[in-house]
Amino acid sequence: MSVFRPGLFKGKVALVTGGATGIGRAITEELLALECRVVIASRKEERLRNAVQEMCPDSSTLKARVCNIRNETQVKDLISFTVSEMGKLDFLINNGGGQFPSGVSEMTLKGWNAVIDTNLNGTFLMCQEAHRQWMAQHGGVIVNIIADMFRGFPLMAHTGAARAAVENLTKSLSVEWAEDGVRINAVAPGSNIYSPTAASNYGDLKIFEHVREGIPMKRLGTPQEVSSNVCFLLSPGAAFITGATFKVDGGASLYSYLNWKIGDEHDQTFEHGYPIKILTHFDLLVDIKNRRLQDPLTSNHSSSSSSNHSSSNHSSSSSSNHSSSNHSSSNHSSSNHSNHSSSNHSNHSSSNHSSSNSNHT
Ligand SMILES: CCCCCCCCCCC/C=C/C(=O)SCCNC(=O)CCNC(=O)[C@H](O)C(C)(C)COP(=O)(O)OP(=O)(O)OC[C@H]1O[C@@H](n2cnc3c(N)ncnc32)[C@H](O)[C@@H]1OP(=O)(O)O
Ligand SMILES: NC(=O)C1=CN([C@@H]2O[C@H](COP(=O)(O)OP(=O)(O)OC[C@H]3O[C@@H](n4cnc5c(N)ncnc54)[C@H](OP(=O)(O)O)[C@@H]3O)[C@@H](O)[C@H]2O)C=CC1
Repeated sequence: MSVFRPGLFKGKVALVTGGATGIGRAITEELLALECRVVIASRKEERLRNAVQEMCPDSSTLKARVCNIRNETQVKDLISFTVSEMGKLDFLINNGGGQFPSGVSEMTLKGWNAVIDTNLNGTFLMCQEAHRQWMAQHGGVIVNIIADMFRGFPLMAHTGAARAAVENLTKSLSVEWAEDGVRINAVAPGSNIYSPTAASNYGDLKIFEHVREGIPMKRLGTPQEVSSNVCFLLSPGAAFITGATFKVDGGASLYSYLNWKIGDEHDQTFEHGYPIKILTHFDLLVDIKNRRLQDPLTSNHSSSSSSNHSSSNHSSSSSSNHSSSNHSSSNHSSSNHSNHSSSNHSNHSSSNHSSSNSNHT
């Protein structure tokens, strides 16, 4: 259940947003196992109720409260609920959040704002209110869950911008609140931590199987592997750590197809000066209109449709315009990639290209 010693968090109280599912659920389970008392909060009441029922049926050490972290009134209520029900607030884990995949050109301002509001403003409100109502007087530890946006986050630019801002907010608050006895750090999971709820946000496809190729450790991460890092940061073992970001990503944030390749095959074929695999990390199609990902293995994007992917194509075209979705390793002839000319500036939005090499593995 935990690598840490039993009873490590006895007498402590934690608040975990998004604590009913995925990473937040794993954090909640580990905190409970270490004898912490926990409040979980998110938008969906039924999720919360089921989670309490499964983790602590008598509600003695686990309570739930509905809260949309985008709503200031609900955030104030959540913090006061925690302090009045549990008597204190030692740990805040800002884990609740998320986004949808989209190219920036296709994004509405409303969609952009929803993601900024959730991930940046929601985290700001939670930190501010926890400090105002408890931590300014009593100290505490905050962990902000962010994401792997260190080299930008194409097709998730809204969340990339929001998470980069949260990382910077974390640094500012580590200085502002140090004298109050508050430590605050960020944890950045790679885009590779599988849970059913995380996957279902992308249309129930096996999206996480596709990202494995981009992970030096060649496997997906688990919510528990994020949780143990969070528990370390909450523990006295991290007593002198504040304002830092810890990556939990199997090395994925350091691995680029552009400068290194680790794989089952070692085809370093270049075309037009570029490795042919540069597009493969997001080897998926996003059907923007229907708001779901398409699996290039099962979609009907025949390589013949790539004939539209000509060097003169500068348009933000639909997904049917250029998909050469079936590059088996035996297909690495230059003719097979003739449509990917380096002068092609067509929009690399999620809806536009698949150069799937899933057959490479
Ligand atoms: C080629 C693929 C590229 C990406 C592949 C990456 C690899 C795998 C990903 C691995 C990384 C995983 C990271 C994770 O974070 S996993 C956790 C996932 N969980 C969540 O994201 C849950 C929380 N998320 C949400 O609730 C929503 O995404 C959101 C933050 C947007 C809030 O939704 P809500 O429904 O509350 O928002 P609104 O109703 O206010 O909607 C506002 C507008 O937002 C736009 N929108 C919303 N959803 C979509 C969508 N799916 N596609 C396009 N646009 C969307 C839209 O404009 C909404 O307004 P309208 O409804 O009026 O149109
Ligand atoms: N899995 C991964 O690979 C990665 C995950 N992350 C981040 O880690 C965190 C946890 O994600 P994960 O567990 O994987 O996926 P989940 O979808 O299982 O978790 C997201 C959680 O956030 C809650 N949530 C979303 N919006 C709000 C809101 N406005 N107010 C309150 N709670 C909200 C959801 O609950 P509800 O719907 O009930 O509100 C849900 O419990 C998220 O911030 C995610 O973006 C970052 C990088 C990679």
